Amino acid sequence: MASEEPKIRVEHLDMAYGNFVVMNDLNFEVRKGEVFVIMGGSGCGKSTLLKHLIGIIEPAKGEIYYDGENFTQADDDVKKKMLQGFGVTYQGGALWSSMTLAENVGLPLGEFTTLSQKEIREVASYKLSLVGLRGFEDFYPAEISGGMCKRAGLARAMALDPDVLFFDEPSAGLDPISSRLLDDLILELRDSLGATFVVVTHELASIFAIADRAIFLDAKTRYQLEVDNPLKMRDHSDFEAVRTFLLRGENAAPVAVG
Ligand SMILES: Nc1ncnc2c1ncn2[C@@H]1O[C@H](COP(=O)(O)OP(=O)(O)OP(=O)(O)O)[C@@H](O)[C@H]1O
Repeated sequence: MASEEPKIRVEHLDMAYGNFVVMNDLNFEVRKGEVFVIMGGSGCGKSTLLKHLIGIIEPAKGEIYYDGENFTQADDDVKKKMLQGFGVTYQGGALWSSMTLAENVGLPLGEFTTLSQKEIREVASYKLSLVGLRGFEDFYPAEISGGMCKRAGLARAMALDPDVLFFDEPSAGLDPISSRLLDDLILELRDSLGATFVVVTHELASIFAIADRAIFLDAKTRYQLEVDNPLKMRDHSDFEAVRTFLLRGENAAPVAVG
């Protein structure tokens, strides 16, 4: 379970594309072993924040720390090493269509370890079994469902035993049942692996199901409004925008009809 110790610390982070400012002065911590959700309305900067956390985009200002070590200012070698501790699952799973599931999961192992082909196959099978895909090693992505592709993407993200896993929009494109199964899997992996999850989603059902804590990014003010447990925020937030989002607008004044 989550400890109070921060896995990630973000300090005074400004995010921008050129002159276009996305968010100002983000400050928050992600605790070890928790599921931390990045939430907010469309276009508020959720994916942009994820890209900052995994080093795809450099901050306009501010710093990101992992286990107390400065990721933003780290030199290339140190950064590369830190990156190997991250597992990333992109929307849709982002699997190579010409490779089987075992080959997809084995790809990072071939690149970053000295394991033999046989060992790689064994680790890939094990990772696939962790996400409920035992027996699907030799299937191609086109032969399995969207939900299974996302699970295979998660297995690939876990290939190098990362201690922090990033997941971009796990529910996107999934029916409610598959989405629920994926949520259950995230919680199961949090508990069994003790991994820290950072998840981008705007699906309320998922947010309430998986998030130990969440950050709300406000597109209007371009600041974070709050970091807390989402149920607590829904019922007690001082910010109307946060309550409105988490209540799907049901606290909004009724619109006169007719
Ligand atoms: N490469 C880019 N260049 C310039 N602007 C960008 C770029 N990528 C995103 N933006 C803009 O930055 C803002 C934040 O985008 P981002 O994709 O991070 O939002 P989001 O909260 O993930 O959105 P959604 O929920 O719709 O996926 C948006 O206004 C978007 O148009």
